[in-house]
Amino acid sequence: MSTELSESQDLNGLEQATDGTSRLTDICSGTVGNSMASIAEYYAGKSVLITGATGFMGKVLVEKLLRSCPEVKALYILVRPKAGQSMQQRVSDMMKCKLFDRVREDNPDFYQKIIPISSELTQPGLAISPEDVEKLSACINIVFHCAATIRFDEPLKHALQLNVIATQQLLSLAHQMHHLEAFIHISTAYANCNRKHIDEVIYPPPVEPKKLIESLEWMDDGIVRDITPRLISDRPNTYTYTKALAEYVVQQEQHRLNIGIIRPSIVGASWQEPFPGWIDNFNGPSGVFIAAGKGILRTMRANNDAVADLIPVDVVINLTLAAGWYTAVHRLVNGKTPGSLSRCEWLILGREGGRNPLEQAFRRPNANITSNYLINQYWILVSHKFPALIYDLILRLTGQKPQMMRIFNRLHKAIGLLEYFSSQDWEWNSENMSMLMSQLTPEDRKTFNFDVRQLNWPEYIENYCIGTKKYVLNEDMSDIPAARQHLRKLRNIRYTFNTLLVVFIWRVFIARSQMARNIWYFVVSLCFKFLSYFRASSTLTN
Ligand SMILES: CCCCC/C=C\C/C=C\CCCCCCCC(=O)SCCNC(=O)CCNC(=O)[C@H](O)C(C)(C)COP(=O)(O)OP(=O)(O)OC[C@H]1O[C@@H](n2cnc3c(N)ncnc32)[C@H](O)[C@@H]1OP(=O)(O)O
Ligand SMILES: NC(=O)C1=CN([C@@H]2O[C@H](COP(=O)(O)OP(=O)(O)OC[C@H]3O[C@@H](n4cnc5c(N)ncnc54)[C@H](OP(=O)(O)O)[C@@H]3O)[C@@H](O)[C@H]2O)C=CC1
Repeated sequence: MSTELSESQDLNGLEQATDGTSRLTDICSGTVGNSMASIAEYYAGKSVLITGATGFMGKVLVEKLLRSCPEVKALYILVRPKAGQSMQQRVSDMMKCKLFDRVREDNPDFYQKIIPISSELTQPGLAISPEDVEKLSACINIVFHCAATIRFDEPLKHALQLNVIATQQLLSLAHQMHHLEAFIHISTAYANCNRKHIDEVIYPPPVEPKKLIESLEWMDDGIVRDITPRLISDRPNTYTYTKALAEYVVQQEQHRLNIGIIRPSIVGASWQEPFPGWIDNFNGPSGVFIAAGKGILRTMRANNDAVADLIPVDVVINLTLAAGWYTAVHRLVNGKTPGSLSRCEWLILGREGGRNPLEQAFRRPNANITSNYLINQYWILVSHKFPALIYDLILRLTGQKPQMMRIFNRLHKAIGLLEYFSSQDWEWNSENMSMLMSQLTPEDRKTFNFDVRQLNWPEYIENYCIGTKKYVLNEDMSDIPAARQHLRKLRNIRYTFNTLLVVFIWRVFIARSQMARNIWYFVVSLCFKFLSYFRASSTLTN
């Protein structure tokens, strides 16, 4: 408990601080009785509702529950039809995914436990049929709310609809559930990124969500777009803003439901489970590794000394399941995932991008990181825009459609949106997470491990890069020799290009003017003297 706050405790053990934040004290420091079941025992016979099960984290959650809690009764997943695919088709495709190979091996009939419920979260009542509402009300014991829009450029109205209003509606549904034991909400460690130090508390919302929802209702999209920067104020995007509002909305239910909030930082590929390096998207670091590995991203603004608060997805899911188990018995765990234990510099991450080369790289992977805006702009010009222009010129001359400049414009937009997070760092408290770890049995600590102090970061990043190659880009590992050969070709092209450039500069600028020649000879002789001096001094020291 922070000493500078004067706090008064309410009936649920939640403390209301005078600054409007809410935190836990005795609940989280209390010990769990020995009689409490292990995590797998707790989930045995339980019916679980999951939103966002088709997403990156949702899939890992479904897989882990089925594999490590084999006695779980049923997983109800809210799914919408999408991109011309019915709900059923989407779920059956999802279950064919490589991620489920281990579960499939253990129990080929695992899919029978998955019960899809048609739902569009942006619709009134989440568009769940009355029959399904009745079914869910009668049987659900635990809710995991993962669904969200995680786009940084989402229009405010849509982000509010999905991240806040849908959360409210899900909470209303949760109230109707007769046997609900825990409601776990997945937030983000960056919901309060406008603060430098973030405690395990729910901070007062930037605006009362109800008032915002009411005001945006009558505004057209243009007006909302115009006022968005004023509304989000010192937050970088609508994502972090609406996730902060959602936390507040969830917290409002603390007296009536057993609520748990998880705040993962930057979620990356799996560390160990179900196998190392599993990843299925371009978000955050994955996109950076891919763009760097393809030789497209050559410069990025980031703080080299900052902590890359990266956390493997399997660690987040293990923590989430442990939080579900704990919350069902106690009232609230508000934990940031333990990424801050994992100090790992941006530079280490960047360098790894070049191993296990990706196919058909545009240039040799060599991404540099600088915290200086002007230096970054210089490298963008020299290493991004100039090669893109030349490449597009070649495409035009050969009768093809230019495309490189368009790719770079998209890259710059994406990198620009990440810059806020890559150029600063934050301090988080994660005491509740340590407390939770201390409550696990030795067996659970192994099965639901979320202690990243055991993680070997270089090895993890290498597996991460391999994962992006295999599972995001669908490239074959057997093509690596060809990819290396391609990189050698690119190196030779670069040497040839540089030589031609020097000859060109010599012919056009230096050979034609006496003064330029004198300067050139002066610079060359200076370099020569320096070289001789260093050679002589190194001979002396030897
Ligand atoms: C040099 C090494 C440096 C090492 C530093 C390492 C890491 C630092 C980097 C990041 C720090 C991240 C901090 C995140 C903190 C917050 C964590 C969270 O809480 S939530 C999760 C984070 N959310 C995101 O990351 C989402 C960000 N993405 C977006 O907002 C949008 O995708 C976008 C960037 C605005 C781009 O939008 P756009 O409409 O232009 O594209 P789409 O997303 O619709 O994609 C279209 C199409 O392109 C594919 N795609 C997307 N990104 C890439 C990419 N980088 N490279 C190649 N292709 C990409 C995408 O899959 C779509 O394909 P398809 O149409 O076939 O589906
Ligand atoms: N990834 C990360 O780095 C981090 C993520 N988080 C949080 O974790 C949670 C999960 O993130 P992640 O798995 O990466 O996100 P994804 O984008 O991979 O998944 C989002 C999920 O939400 C579902 N969804 C979105 N819109 C709707 C809708 N209108 N109706 C029904 N379902 C919808 C998606 O379904 P569909 O497949 O139909 O689109 C999908 O299943 C989010 O709450 C996010 O804020 C927190 C910190 C970091």
